[in-house]
Amino acid sequence: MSLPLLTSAPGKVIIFGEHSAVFNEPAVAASVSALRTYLLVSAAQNPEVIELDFPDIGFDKQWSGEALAAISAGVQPEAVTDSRELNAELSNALESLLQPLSGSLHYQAAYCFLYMYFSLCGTRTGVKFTVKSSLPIGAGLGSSASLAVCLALALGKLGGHLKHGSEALTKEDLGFVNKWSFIGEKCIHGTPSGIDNMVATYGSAVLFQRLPSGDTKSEQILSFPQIPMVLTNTRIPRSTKVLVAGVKDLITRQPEIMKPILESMGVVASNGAQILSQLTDANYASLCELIRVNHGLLVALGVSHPGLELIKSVGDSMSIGHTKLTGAGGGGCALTLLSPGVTPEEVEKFKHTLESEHNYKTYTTGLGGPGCGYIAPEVVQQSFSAIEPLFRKDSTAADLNKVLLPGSGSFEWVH
Ligand SMILES: Nc1ncnc2c1ncn2[C@@H]1O[C@H](COP(=O)(O)OP(=O)(O)O)[C@@H](O)[C@H]1O
Ligand SMILES: C[C@@](O)(CCOP(=O)(O)O)CC(=O)O
Ligand SMILES: [Mg+2]
Repeated sequence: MSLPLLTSAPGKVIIFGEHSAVFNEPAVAASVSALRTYLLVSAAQNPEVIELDFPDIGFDKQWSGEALAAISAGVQPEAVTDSRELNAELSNALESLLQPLSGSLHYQAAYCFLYMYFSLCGTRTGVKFTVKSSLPIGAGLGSSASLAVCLALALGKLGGHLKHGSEALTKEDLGFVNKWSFIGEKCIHGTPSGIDNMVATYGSAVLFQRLPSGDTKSEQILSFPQIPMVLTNTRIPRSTKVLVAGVKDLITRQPEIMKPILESMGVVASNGAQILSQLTDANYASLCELIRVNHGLLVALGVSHPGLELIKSVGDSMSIGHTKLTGAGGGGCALTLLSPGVTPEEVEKFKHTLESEHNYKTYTTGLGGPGCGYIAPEVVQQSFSAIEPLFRKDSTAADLNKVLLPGSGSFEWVH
């Protein structure tokens, strides 16, 4: 596969069922059309290394061909072909490269990259991977899954597992990307449900369920409505891995109490999906009620945060709508479903209060829209001098969107 390559995938908003999705309950999520991750794969200046340049998290790292070869010498080739569970042999072998990064955001990103790179491309050198995202990172909008999806698509092509040309992605291609990005998510947070990578792969909106067998069941909600909402990022950092582990602990300590809560969240998600697929003025109040109940159940799981409760409290006291945390919680983002009849001025006042008094950031983005995609290699080649500066540290989300956003940027994306 010739370089350069450019791939992209969206983030997501979980409307119902975060955390309970990990325990095989149904959940509903939609892609966020204007918040995406972009991966540029180009020739490295030094042909003897692979290089990661992840300016969003201040991470720039090179590994030599010898270091890669030493890892692969200790791993059986079949170790990497099982793409449902992480292979302990490969994970242990990677630890020598990862250990110096332990305890940082860099560790998770590097583990995800290296695991997928060894599995799909072996020890090839001379390649540089640069990632920029218009998503907030570690804020509940699925940046980890969108990174894993960008990598799965690019590495699938680079390693010769997916076609090299500019054809539309087939059902099989998307299945491959979904499967390998799930593995990438496993590196980042241990026990993902798979909903985030599924939405980042396929886009649109889904009712999703992980089954006890490890398979997944999903239904696209094709006529997903543009529900009026404000998305707010508290900017309070948190880690999905830590929060998911905390919920698991709580369930182990209090199974009789927590299991019914998870089941209840599953019913909220199924009923919510039904309402969303036929949303009317008449059933909108029920949707709002389910948002409120889902948030309460997440509070019981211990994954809210005073900073998230503040959004709910401001929204409730202004009677603006119904607020629920989204994603793993513990900080990060909440969504507020607007009440009928709320005026644009009232919405502005709500956003202004959160931004100016609390330094939060609010987002306006449509829901649904395309999943992963790539720009035809010859187009990336021809426009490389215009594209490459967008991947530098100082380029903003607005710069990225202006040029690269599928549908409205300067390039045609293949999906
Ligand atoms: N643009 C990016 N550049 C580098 N690493 C990223 C990027 N986006 C996500 N990551 C990786 O994903 C991790 C965040 O994942 P997670 O805790 O699941 O939060 P979320 O998925 O809600 O954003 C980061 O610590 C980092 O390792
Ligand atoms: C908590 C969870 O339901 C969603 C995590 O999403 P995020 O990483 O916070 O964007 C975990 C999962 O479903 O894999
Ligand atoms: Mg994540």
